[in-house]
Amino acid sequence: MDDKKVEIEVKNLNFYYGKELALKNITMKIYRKKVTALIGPSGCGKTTFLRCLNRMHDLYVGNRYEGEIIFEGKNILDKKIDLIELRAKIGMVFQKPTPFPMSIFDNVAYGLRLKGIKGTELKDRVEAALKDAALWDEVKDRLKESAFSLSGGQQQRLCIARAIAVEPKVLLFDEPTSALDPISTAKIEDLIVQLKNKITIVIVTHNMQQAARTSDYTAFMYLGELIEVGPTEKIFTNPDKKLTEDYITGRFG
Ligand SMILES: Nc1ncnc2c1ncn2[C@@H]1O[C@H](COP(=O)(O)OP(=O)(O)OP(=O)(O)O)[C@@H](O)[C@H]1O
Repeated sequence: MDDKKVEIEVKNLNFYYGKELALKNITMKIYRKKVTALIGPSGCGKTTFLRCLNRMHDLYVGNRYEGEIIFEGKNILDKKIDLIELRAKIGMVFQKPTPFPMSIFDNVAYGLRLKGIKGTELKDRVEAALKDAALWDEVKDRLKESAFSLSGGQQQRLCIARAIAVEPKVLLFDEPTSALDPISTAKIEDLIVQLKNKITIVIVTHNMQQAARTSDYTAFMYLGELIEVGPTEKIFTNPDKKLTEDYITGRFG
């Protein structure tokens, strides 16, 4: 593929929870406006890795990174990095929908207001984000209602709208459909595929079909190590490593 541009380059990343080494020497590239899926058995470090990419681990003391994560020409593991700015550029959508206790409109407007955006521009940006999150038609007549009046799947799309409203370059999804029914899951998967026209996406998933359906690249992790990363089609049909093949074919999980 010649259209490959690197958005994030991870170099020799180690991550420690206290003394426990949870990620071991991870080196990989994440390509711009592509979807990269992280797969592997429970406890292999997928979520831990995802949370390194926007320094979420800094919320707890005792966590420690080594190595480099290069984004926009800088190592984001550098102590001097402004974490608020970083997380605006590299946003996150969690496993369970996490709407704020406020109206549908205010949820999406939240980050925009923090940036000083108001008036017509605010309304337009909220509408655009809700459209991009494929939620506008369902909520346009009830923007003042509480976000909690929405279904679980709608709440998750609202959280995606909130995340994309501030125009991040990268969006991290941590098992975004694990709490949803199959129809809501299909909608979120379609949305992820749509969003990559604008945004670089990294998704943690337990669901192999979901990885195969949505991603361009797949990284297989095992016991804190990156075993193999490559185009999704290759990883699922002709992986280089036996361990990857055993996992993909369901020999362990
Ligand atoms: N807050 C924490 N403190 C200490 N150890 C942790 C913490 N969170 C995770 N770990 C450990 O780090 C390792 C990787 O966990 P992680 O949650 O990243 O795996 P995962 O692949 O996302 O798993 P799952 O698919 O079950 O969500 C595991 O051994 C886990 O026990």
